[in-house]
Amino acid sequence: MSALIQAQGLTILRPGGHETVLQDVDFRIAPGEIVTVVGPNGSGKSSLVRALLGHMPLAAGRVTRRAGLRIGYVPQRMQLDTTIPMTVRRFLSLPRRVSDDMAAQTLVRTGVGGMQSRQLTHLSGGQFQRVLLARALLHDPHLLVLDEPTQGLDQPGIVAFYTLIEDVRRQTGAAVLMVSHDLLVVMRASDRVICLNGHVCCEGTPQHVSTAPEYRALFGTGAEGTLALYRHRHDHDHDQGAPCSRASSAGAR
Ligand SMILES: Nc1ncnc2c1ncn2[C@@H]1O[C@H](COP(=O)(O)OP(=O)(O)OP(=O)(O)O)[C@@H](O)[C@H]1O
Repeated sequence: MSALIQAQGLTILRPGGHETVLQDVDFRIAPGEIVTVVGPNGSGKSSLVRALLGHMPLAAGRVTRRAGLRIGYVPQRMQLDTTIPMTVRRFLSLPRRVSDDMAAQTLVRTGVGGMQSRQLTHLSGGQFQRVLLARALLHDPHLLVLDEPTQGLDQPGIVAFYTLIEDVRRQTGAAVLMVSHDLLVVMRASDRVICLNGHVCCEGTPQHVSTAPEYRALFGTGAEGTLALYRHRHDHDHDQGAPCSRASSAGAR
């Protein structure tokens, strides 16, 4: 199947043009895939995403986006001007107006139904992320791009958010490109993981990447925990509603 976005030989330089941020990176994402980019701080994850979206000048290489591709983007950071009141409803109509019905339905879908009249500044971190996701979903994207969407959320909030992303993928068939530091839950949600550190260190299924020496060299002993959780098999029954005691719910399948 043809890729939604394909990139070849991407090279990006820091402003000034002397230091390399990304060197010779190839990338592709197919319809319906969940691809997660992991890597240490400053490894070029956000730069890769911005280059794929066409928001970053390339020193070399090229990016091809499928004709008519609709992308829903949840940025890494969004500065809210606390001096300007803004309701959730109004925010959802920026930059393109959507109907009240559509706004209400999409908020329900992302687990923040009925919050139209709330001020953005009065939302919790988890609620705000869900509103950002709702906004990204409004125009029926083929591809959702999420740059560290769970920053600042606690562990249950992270798991709930990624479960929601999996539901969205199942319901809409949209592909998902995520940048994340949350290695424990990343391993569960992704079809493919790309480990980045200025270049692609390793890439493949979560199992393949979590055992790759390049990945372990970057993430050290933390990688062991990731692997253990990812391999958890749900081989026992629970009483209804009882929590799983053998492994974190982040890793349980
Ligand atoms: N606008 C900019 N001006 C100067 N340097 C930049 C700019 N944007 C990114 N960089 C540099 O490019 C490198 C990669 O940054 P990038 O934000 O892509 O990394 P990242 O992997 O997403 O990091 P983090 O995990 O900390 O968000 C960093 O060294 C950063 O300092």
